[in-house]
Amino acid sequence: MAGNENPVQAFLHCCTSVARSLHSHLSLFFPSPNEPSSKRSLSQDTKLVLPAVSSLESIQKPVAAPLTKEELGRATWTLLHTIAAQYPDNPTRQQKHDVKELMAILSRIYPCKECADHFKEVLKANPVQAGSQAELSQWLCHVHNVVNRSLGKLVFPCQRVNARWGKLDCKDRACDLEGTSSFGS
Ligand SMILES: Cc1cc2nc3c(=O)[nH]c(=O)nc-3n(C[C@H](O)[C@H](O)[C@H](O)COP(=O)(O)OP(=O)(O)OC[C@H]3O[C@@H](n4cnc5c(N)ncnc54)[C@H](O)[C@@H]3O)c2cc1C
Repeated sequence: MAGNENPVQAFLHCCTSVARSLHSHLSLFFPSPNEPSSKRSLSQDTKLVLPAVSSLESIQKPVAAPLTKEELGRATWTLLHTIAAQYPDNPTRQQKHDVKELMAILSRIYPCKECADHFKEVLKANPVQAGSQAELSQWLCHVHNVVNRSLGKLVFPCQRVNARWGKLDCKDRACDLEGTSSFGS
């Protein structure tokens, strides 16, 4: 207490300090609904919330294992065969271009270097055929078999490709891509 402060003033001063301190601590747990979350201090939020969340997550979630080359391959073939199954019977010039570009890009950035390099060779020997849905799915089946053979796997019977990779199960064929009405483009 300062020497010239009377006891009432000192009491009020003390009450104000306690109230300020209480407000600043409680606001960490009960932020004002009007206060945008971006304005709240990140360090305040993280200090209080993150330790609790991360310890809970470590109990509930298994540690993420890195994807294997095989899992990546299966996921990629699923995407590619599904693209082929959904591909229009009469694709536009743009759609034909897109498929060729997609394969070329895959052969450059597929996240397994040996697979990408091998796929580049496969594409060179088997240029993309994307004139129609049937053509693309047969071509893809063939190149998948080239990869299968190189890995010592069984060859897939390509006459069964539409049974294995049918069109997507979408209500009212809402997932179908539009093509052209003629073979012109
Ligand atoms: C572009 C590309 C290049 C790859 N290159 C390599 C490589 O160089 N080295 C390597 O180790 N791995 C490579 N892989 C991965 C490899 O092809 C397999 O995906 C992986 O070994 C898992 O094989 P899997 O037996 O589970 O079936 P996958 O070959 O992944 O096939 C998945 C499913 O597709 C069906 N299927 C199989 N063959 C055909 C076909 N011809 N047509 C239609 N459907 C078919 C079957 O039902 C099969 O279960 C590559 C993958 C891709 C996408």
